[in-house]
Amino acid sequence: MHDGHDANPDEQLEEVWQRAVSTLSPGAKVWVYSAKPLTLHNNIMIVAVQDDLTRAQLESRVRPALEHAISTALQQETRLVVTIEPSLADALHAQQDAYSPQDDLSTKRQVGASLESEPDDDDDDSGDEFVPSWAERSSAPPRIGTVAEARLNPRYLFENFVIGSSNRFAHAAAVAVAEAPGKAYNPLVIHGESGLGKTHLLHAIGHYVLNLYPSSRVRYVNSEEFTNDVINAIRENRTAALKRKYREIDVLLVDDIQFLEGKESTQTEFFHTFNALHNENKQIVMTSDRPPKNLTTLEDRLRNRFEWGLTTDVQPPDLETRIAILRKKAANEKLTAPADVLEFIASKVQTNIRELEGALIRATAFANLNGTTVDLQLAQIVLKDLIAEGEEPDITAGMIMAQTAAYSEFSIDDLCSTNRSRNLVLARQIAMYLCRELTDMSLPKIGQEFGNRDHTTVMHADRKIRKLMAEKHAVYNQVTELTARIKQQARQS
Ligand SMILES: Nc1ncnc2c1ncn2[C@@H]1O[C@H](COP(=O)(O)OP(=O)(O)OP(=O)(O)O)[C@@H](O)[C@H]1O
Repeated sequence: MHDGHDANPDEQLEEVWQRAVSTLSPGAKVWVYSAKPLTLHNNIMIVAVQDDLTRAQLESRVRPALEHAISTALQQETRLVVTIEPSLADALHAQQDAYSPQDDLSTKRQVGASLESEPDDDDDDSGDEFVPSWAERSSAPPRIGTVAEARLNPRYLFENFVIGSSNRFAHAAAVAVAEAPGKAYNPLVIHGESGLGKTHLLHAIGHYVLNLYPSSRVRYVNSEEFTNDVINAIRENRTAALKRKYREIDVLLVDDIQFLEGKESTQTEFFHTFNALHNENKQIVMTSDRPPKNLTTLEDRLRNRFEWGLTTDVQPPDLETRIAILRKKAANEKLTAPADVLEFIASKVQTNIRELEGALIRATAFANLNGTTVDLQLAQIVLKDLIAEGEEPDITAGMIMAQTAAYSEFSIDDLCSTNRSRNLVLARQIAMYLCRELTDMSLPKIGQEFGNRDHTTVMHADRKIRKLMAEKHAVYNQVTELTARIKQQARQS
């Protein structure tokens, strides 16, 4: 079986599962009657259950018998990974609360807190899976990891992530890793094309780990930032501090590892960081725009290590998933759009979820500004120039800056400068927003283009302009006009 998975587990998997379950003792069967096999990959079977208690039982008491039964049924050594599937709880009318990270937070924080103060409570085997051995072993004093310190985007949570056949496996693997860092798969590599949710999953792992294990140290880093850190540390002769920074982490989330290609000293540093963390059973999760084996200019020793754990991909979502993503986005951001508008957008924007969301925001912002609501006709008009017929032209940051400069009273140098006069800040933020919307450039790369700014500045600009577009006619018009000019220039070049 491979990475592509259907919404329902295939019959073969179900049959193997049933065969395995039928051989279990009645005591063990009690815990598995409601479980659902999700997928089989690289000798690992992922099974979903409806709640924490069942998961803890499957991972402790029931595990040996169940793994043995599955291995026998499949005639190959197979490991079990248990994850929680929210829909299962609904479907089964489980008495437990339906899964919600927010609800989990309170209960698990309590579990975490009580275990922290009573670390020797060995007898409570129903809760022992909540305690990460790596966190217990950690010699550093416990501290509360925060979302900001970990550099996590607060919007990228598992609960905001729509699961479909294109990302089901990656999602299940991400949840499994977050629930048992350093145990399930190490490293986990998620690869796929731009805008398909890799970064979202990476941050979601970070949030979930911090919810489950508040004292753990989680850090998100883009590979370009890591590279800059290495270069600066070498230049400023403080490599020891750099080592400490990255090696005292329990869960390291590294985005876009393709940027490590061709950067020798960064690769060396990363290799040692990787080894140090992996040896200590600290979790490493990475994303890449291609499978590690295709990162051809990466050192062999690094590429080999990336393949130690689990590699999974995310694919472009199917129509149903695209509609579900738009629905969730509209609900989260309180954007009102009828079903036919969502279907229209989902049918037109097919391969990049960032663009999908962008189209929804454009349509609803336009309606909002004009004091009306979006209907199909309006959406078709507003999105006419956004939805390309045929090939999308290649747009560069240079084009965006040049057009923004030409359209405003500023020069490209001004856009890259540190000058923070009001109008200039707005023009700069619009140009950054357009880089995010119209190119595949990463946040750090965009920051670099605009006078070496931090990626969080770009993130802030992106959010700010999205908001302003819905509030201010002038900004909406400026963005629309600039988008049209940039696309026109790109088509001509
Ligand atoms: N399954 C999903 N459900 C809900 N939102 C999603 C999903 N997948 C992606 N998104 C949203 O789409 C946008 C783009 O996703 P993300 O930045 O994670 O993509 P990526 O694969 O990391 O792209 P890149 O390689 O360009 O960084 C984000 O706003 C994210 O929240």
